[in-house]
Amino acid sequence: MVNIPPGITHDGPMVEVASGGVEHDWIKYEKVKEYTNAFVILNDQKVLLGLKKRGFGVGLWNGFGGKVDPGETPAQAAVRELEEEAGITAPLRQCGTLFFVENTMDAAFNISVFCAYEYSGTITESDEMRPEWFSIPEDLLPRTNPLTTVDHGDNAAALPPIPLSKMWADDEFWMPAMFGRRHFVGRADFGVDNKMIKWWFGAAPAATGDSV
Ligand SMILES: Nc1ncnc2c1[nH]c(=O)n2[C@H]1C[C@H](O)[C@@H](COP(=O)(O)OP(=O)(O)OP(=O)(O)O)O1
Repeated sequence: MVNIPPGITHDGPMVEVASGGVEHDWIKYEKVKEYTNAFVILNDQKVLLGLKKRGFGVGLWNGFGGKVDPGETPAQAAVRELEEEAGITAPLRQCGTLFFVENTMDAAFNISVFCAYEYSGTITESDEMRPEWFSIPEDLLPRTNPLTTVDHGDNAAALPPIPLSKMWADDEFWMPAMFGRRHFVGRADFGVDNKMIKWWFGAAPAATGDSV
Protein backbone atom coordinates (compact mmCIF):
# COMPACT_ATOMS: atom_id res chain seq x y z
CA MET A 1 0.00 0.00 0.00
CA VAL A 2 1.53 3.32 -1.10
CA ASN A 3 1.05 6.21 1.35
CA ILE A 4 0.35 9.08 -1.04
CA PRO A 5 0.47 12.57 0.55
CA PRO A 6 -2.49 15.00 0.57
CA GLY A 7 -2.79 17.22 -2.52
CA ILE A 8 -1.90 14.48 -4.99
CA THR A 9 -4.39 12.78 -7.26
CA HIS A 10 -3.56 10.13 -9.83
CA ASP A 11 -5.08 7.40 -11.94
CA GLY A 12 -3.64 3.92 -12.24
CA PRO A 13 -0.98 2.02 -10.30
CA MET A 14 1.79 4.03 -8.65
CA VAL A 15 4.98 2.94 -6.91
CA GLU A 16 7.05 5.09 -4.56
CA VAL A 17 10.35 6.20 -6.12
CA ALA A 18 11.61 8.53 -3.38
CA SER A 19 10.55 9.90 0.00
CA GLY A 20 12.20 11.56 2.94
CA GLY A 21 12.47 14.52 5.26
CA VAL A 22 11.10 15.37 8.66
CA GLU A 23 8.59 13.30 10.59
CA HIS A 24 6.18 16.28 10.88
CA ASP A 25 2.82 16.41 9.16
CA TRP A 26 2.60 17.82 5.67
CA ILE A 27 2.22 21.63 5.73
CA LYS A 28 -1.39 22.86 5.60
CA TYR A 29 -2.41 25.15 2.73
CA GLU A 30 -5.49 27.27 2.04
CA LYS A 31 -5.48 27.68 -1.75
CA VAL A 32 -3.99 25.94 -4.74
CA LYS A 33 -2.48 27.83 -7.71
CA GLU A 34 -2.15 26.12 -11.07
CA TYR A 35 1.20 26.19 -12.90
CA THR A 36 2.81 24.39 -15.84
CA ASN A 37 6.32 23.21 -16.58
CA ALA A 38 7.37 21.88 -20.02
CA PHE A 39 10.37 19.82 -21.16
CA VAL A 40 11.54 19.08 -24.71
CA ILE A 41 13.56 15.84 -24.76
CA LEU A 42 15.33 14.66 -27.92
CA ASN A 43 16.41 11.09 -28.61
CA ASP A 44 16.09 10.40 -24.85
CA GLN A 45 19.58 11.93 -24.69
CA LYS A 46 19.26 15.68 -24.29
CA VAL A 47 16.80 18.05 -22.67
CA LEU A 48 16.14 21.74 -23.18
CA LEU A 49 16.27 23.72 -19.93
CA GLY A 50 16.03 27.44 -19.29
CA LEU A 51 17.95 29.59 -16.82
CA LYS A 52 15.40 31.69 -14.92
CA LYS A 53 16.51 35.30 -15.33
CA ARG A 54 14.08 36.97 -12.90
CA GLY A 55 11.42 36.41 -10.23
CA PHE A 56 10.65 33.18 -8.41
CA GLY A 57 13.46 30.63 -8.83
CA VAL A 58 15.86 33.18 -10.37
CA GLY A 59 19.26 31.63 -11.13
CA LEU A 60 17.86 28.07 -11.33
CA TRP A 61 17.62 25.92 -14.48
CA ASN A 62 14.15 24.51 -15.10
CA GLY A 63 11.64 23.55 -17.74
CA PHE A 64 9.56 26.34 -19.29
CA GLY A 65 6.31 27.35 -17.62
CA GLY A 66 4.35 29.59 -15.33
CA LYS A 67 0.86 30.38 -14.08
CA VAL A 68 -2.23 29.02 -15.84
CA ASP A 69 -4.20 32.13 -16.84
CA PRO A 70 -7.95 32.44 -16.16
CA GLY A 71 -9.92 30.62 -18.89
CA GLU A 72 -6.93 28.52 -19.98
CA THR A 73 -6.46 24.79 -19.58
CA PRO A 74 -3.05 23.68 -18.26
CA ALA A 75 -2.30 22.24 -21.73
CA GLN A 76 -3.02 25.62 -23.38
CA ALA A 77 -0.93 27.43 -20.78
CA ALA A 78 1.97 25.01 -21.31
CA VAL A 79 2.02 25.67 -25.06
CA ARG A 80 1.80 29.45 -24.52
CA GLU A 81 4.56 29.50 -21.90
CA LEU A 82 6.93 27.39 -24.03
CA GLU A 83 6.40 29.77 -26.95
CA GLU A 84 6.80 32.91 -24.77
CA GLU A 85 9.86 31.70 -22.89
CA ALA A 86 11.76 29.65 -25.53
CA GLY A 87 10.24 30.76 -28.85
CA ILE A 88 9.20 27.24 -29.93
CA THR A 89 6.10 25.12 -30.29
CA ALA A 90 5.91 21.42 -29.44
CA PRO A 91 3.31 18.63 -29.25
CA LEU A 92 3.23 18.63 -25.45
CA ARG A 93 1.57 15.83 -23.51
CA GLN A 94 1.14 15.78 -19.73
CA CYS A 95 3.74 13.44 -18.25
CA GLY A 96 3.35 14.18 -14.54
CA THR A 97 1.98 16.36 -11.76
CA LEU A 98 3.92 17.97 -8.92
CA PHE A 99 2.57 19.62 -5.78
CA PHE A 100 4.70 22.07 -3.82
CA VAL A 101 3.96 23.80 -0.53
CA GLU A 102 6.12 26.59 0.91
CA ASN A 103 5.81 27.29 4.62
CA THR A 104 5.83 31.06 3.95
CA MET A 105 2.93 31.00 1.45
CA ASP A 106 -0.77 30.30 1.98
CA ALA A 107 -1.14 28.81 -1.52
CA ALA A 108 0.20 25.49 -2.74
CA PHE A 109 1.53 25.13 -6.32
CA ASN A 110 -0.02 22.40 -8.44
CA ILE A 111 2.28 21.97 -11.43
CA SER A 112 1.16 20.09 -14.52
CA VAL A 113 4.35 18.83 -16.14
CA PHE A 114 4.40 18.37 -19.91
CA CYS A 115 6.88 16.61 -22.21
CA ALA A 116 7.49 16.64 -25.96
CA TYR A 117 9.94 14.61 -28.03
CA GLU A 118 10.16 17.02 -30.99
CA TYR A 119 9.66 20.74 -31.53
CA SER A 120 9.40 23.34 -34.25
CA GLY A 121 10.65 26.89 -34.48
CA THR A 122 13.91 28.54 -33.49
CA ILE A 123 14.95 28.35 -29.86
CA THR A 124 15.14 31.97 -28.70
CA GLU A 125 16.16 33.58 -25.41
CA SER A 126 13.38 35.59 -23.73
CA ASP A 127 13.27 38.20 -20.95
CA GLU A 128 12.49 35.38 -18.52
CA MET A 129 14.57 32.39 -19.65
CA ARG A 130 17.91 31.59 -21.32
CA PRO A 131 17.42 28.22 -23.10
CA GLU A 132 20.23 25.68 -23.40
CA TRP A 133 20.53 21.96 -24.21
CA PHE A 134 21.93 19.56 -21.60
CA SER A 135 22.81 15.88 -21.89
CA ILE A 136 20.85 13.46 -19.73
CA PRO A 137 23.37 11.61 -17.55
CA GLU A 138 23.40 7.84 -17.39
CA ASP A 139 22.14 7.77 -13.79
CA LEU A 140 19.04 9.82 -14.67
CA LEU A 141 18.09 7.74 -17.70
CA PRO A 142 17.36 4.02 -17.49
CA ARG A 143 19.35 2.89 -20.54
CA THR A 144 17.54 -0.44 -20.60
CA ASN A 145 14.29 1.38 -21.32
CA PRO A 146 13.04 -0.13 -24.58
CA LEU A 147 12.00 3.38 -25.69
CA THR A 148 15.58 4.67 -25.56
CA THR A 149 16.72 5.38 -29.09
CA VAL A 150 20.14 5.64 -30.68
CA ASP A 151 21.56 9.14 -31.14
CA HIS A 152 21.88 9.65 -34.91
CA GLY A 153 24.60 12.27 -35.17
CA ASP A 154 23.03 14.58 -32.59
CA ASN A 155 26.03 14.59 -30.31
CA ALA A 156 24.41 14.91 -26.87
CA ALA A 157 27.53 13.57 -25.14
CA ALA A 158 29.36 16.80 -26.03
CA LEU A 159 26.80 18.85 -24.09
CA PRO A 160 27.14 19.71 -20.40
CA PRO A 161 25.17 17.33 -18.15
CA ILE A 162 22.00 18.54 -16.46
CA PRO A 163 23.14 21.02 -13.76
CA LEU A 164 21.30 19.43 -10.82
CA SER A 165 23.14 21.58 -8.27
CA LYS A 166 21.62 24.67 -9.94
CA MET A 167 18.08 23.30 -10.13
CA TRP A 168 15.20 22.86 -7.68
CA ALA A 169 16.12 20.24 -5.06
CA ASP A 170 13.12 18.08 -5.95
CA ASP A 171 14.11 17.64 -9.60
CA GLU A 172 16.53 14.77 -9.07
CA PHE A 173 13.75 12.64 -7.54
CA TRP A 174 11.15 12.77 -10.33
CA MET A 175 13.32 13.41 -13.39
CA PRO A 176 14.44 9.76 -13.75
CA ALA A 177 10.76 8.77 -14.07
CA MET A 178 10.21 11.53 -16.63
CA PHE A 179 13.23 10.49 -18.69
CA GLY A 180 12.11 6.86 -18.41
CA ARG A 181 8.72 7.93 -19.83
CA ARG A 182 6.88 6.83 -16.71
CA HIS A 183 3.98 8.99 -15.54
CA PHE A 184 4.93 10.55 -12.17
CA VAL A 185 3.39 12.47 -9.29
CA GLY A 186 4.93 13.94 -6.18
CA ARG A 187 4.82 16.45 -3.38
CA ALA A 188 7.55 18.44 -1.71
CA ASP A 189 7.22 20.87 1.20
CA PHE A 190 9.77 23.67 1.45
CA GLY A 191 11.07 25.62 4.46
CA VAL A 192 13.38 28.62 4.65
CA ASP A 193 15.76 29.30 1.74
CA ASN A 194 13.78 26.94 -0.51
CA LYS A 195 15.13 23.96 1.47
CA MET A 196 13.07 20.82 0.95
CA ILE A 197 11.86 19.54 4.34
CA LYS A 198 9.55 16.65 3.41
CA TRP A 199 8.93 14.88 0.09
CA TRP A 200 7.30 11.94 -1.61
CA PHE A 201 7.46 10.97 -5.30
CA GLY A 202 5.82 8.12 -7.15
CA ALA A 203 5.70 6.83 -10.69
CA ALA A 204 3.85 4.31 -12.81
CA PRO A 205 5.53 0.91 -12.41
CA ALA A 206 8.54 0.41 -14.71
CA ALA A 207 8.04 -1.77 -17.76
CA THR A 208 9.63 -5.23 -17.59
CA GLY A 209 13.33 -4.90 -18.38
CA ASP A 210 13.71 -1.36 -17.03
CA SER A 211 16.50 -0.81 -14.53
CA VAL A 212 14.35 1.26 -12.11
N1 LIG B 1 10.12 23.21 -6.59
C1 LIG B 1 10.00 23.30 -7.92
N2 LIG B 1 10.58 22.37 -8.71
C2 LIG B 1 10.46 22.43 -10.04
N3 LIG B 1 9.77 23.42 -10.69
C3 LIG B 1 9.20 24.34 -9.93
C4 LIG B 1 9.28 24.34 -8.54
N4 LIG B 1 8.59 25.39 -8.08
C5 LIG B 1 8.09 26.04 -9.15
O1 LIG B 1 7.39 27.07 -9.15
N5 LIG B 1 8.47 25.39 -10.27
C6 LIG B 1 8.17 25.76 -11.64
C7 LIG B 1 6.74 25.89 -12.03
C8 LIG B 1 6.80 26.92 -13.12
O2 LIG B 1 7.17 26.27 -14.34
C9 LIG B 1 7.93 27.81 -12.70
C10 LIG B 1 7.46 29.02 -11.92
O3 LIG B 1 6.77 29.84 -12.79
P1 LIG B 1 7.09 31.40 -12.91
O4 LIG B 1 7.46 31.66 -14.32
O5 LIG B 1 8.00 31.86 -11.88
O6 LIG B 1 5.68 31.93 -12.58
P2 LIG B 1 5.14 33.35 -12.88
O7 LIG B 1 6.23 34.32 -13.01
O8 LIG B 1 4.10 33.56 -11.86
O9 LIG B 1 4.45 33.03 -14.21
P3 LIG B 1 4.42 33.73 -15.58
O10 LIG B 1 4.66 35.21 -15.38
O11 LIG B 1 5.52 33.07 -16.43
O12 LIG B 1 3.06 33.38 -16.05
O13 LIG B 1 8.78 27.04 -11.89
